[in-house]
Amino acid sequence: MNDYENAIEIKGITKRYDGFTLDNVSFDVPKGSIMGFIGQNGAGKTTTINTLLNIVKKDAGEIKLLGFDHEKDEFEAKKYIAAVFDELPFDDRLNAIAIDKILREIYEEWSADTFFGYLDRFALPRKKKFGKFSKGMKMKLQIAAALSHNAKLLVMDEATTGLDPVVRSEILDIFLEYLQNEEHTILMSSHITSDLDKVADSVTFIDKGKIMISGYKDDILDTHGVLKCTKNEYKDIDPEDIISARINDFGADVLISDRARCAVKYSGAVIDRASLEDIMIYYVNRAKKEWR
Ligand SMILES: Nc1ncnc2c1ncn2[C@@H]1O[C@H](COP(=O)(O)OP(=O)(O)OP(=O)(O)O)[C@@H](O)[C@H]1O
Repeated sequence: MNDYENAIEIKGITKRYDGFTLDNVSFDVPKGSIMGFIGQNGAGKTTTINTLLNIVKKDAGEIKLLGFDHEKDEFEAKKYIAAVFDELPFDDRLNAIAIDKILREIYEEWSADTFFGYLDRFALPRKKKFGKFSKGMKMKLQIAAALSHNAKLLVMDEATTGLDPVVRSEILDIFLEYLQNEEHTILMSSHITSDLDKVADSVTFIDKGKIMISGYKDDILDTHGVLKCTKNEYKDIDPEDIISARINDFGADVLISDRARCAVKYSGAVIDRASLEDIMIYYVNRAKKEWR
């Protein structure tokens, strides 16, 4: 097995579709951490994930997974990678017993004990056909399979979307358990920023095919803030400091990216902490600068 510092290294990947370009995307996911990959519908999350898994061919750039080149060493790398998508990749006529038989032939390190252990924990039936599973059951089944072949990297595209809060919380706990092993890493795309507020170590935010922010979640949350001001005060704010501003009848809420400096520059102004959701919404509206 390779020695590596970052479980995922993406440098300058570009993928062009008619009407959409994934544009020079770069970010790293440090080994032993969980990164949340956020962005609105159509921002390019699935395209990035499919490109890194080599499901979609990139036009340019370099990708390393667990120290392996994602194209040249794809077969070797994929032994140690598990991917979870928002749709179950197994035939509806199969059941858990059949999947155990199939996956033990595919993965050298498949553990039936681990797999059936997760099924019991999730209260998933072994003989029921997947066609009769609910969305939550299908997702739990995919996660059980993903975590049963000693994968070092778990890549998930919208795995918790569409699940109720109880199931989501149960699944997030399992991810945190998985991360107890410091060789394990997770990249998880989601719209549900509150899930990432809870579990992510770092966050990458993509908008219209471009990376807006990538870094440790605590740094991002510590540096950004929402400055609340009256209409008159708003006129005096340096445009350089404004990412975008939500205008209301009384004044404006302004997202700023250097809370410490703005607290001195606009002394007396109230600056609230920004959530990941705030950050996403204000950045998405940055081209408009002002919005309601
Ligand atoms: N095979 C394809 N051919 C042409 N365009 C595509 C293809 N796949 C994706 N796109 C386009 O690329 C853009 C980004 O889509 P992508 O699925 O990566 O976004 P996303 O961030 O995952 O969105 P969502 O959260 O809705 O799943 C969209 O405009 C989409 O129409």
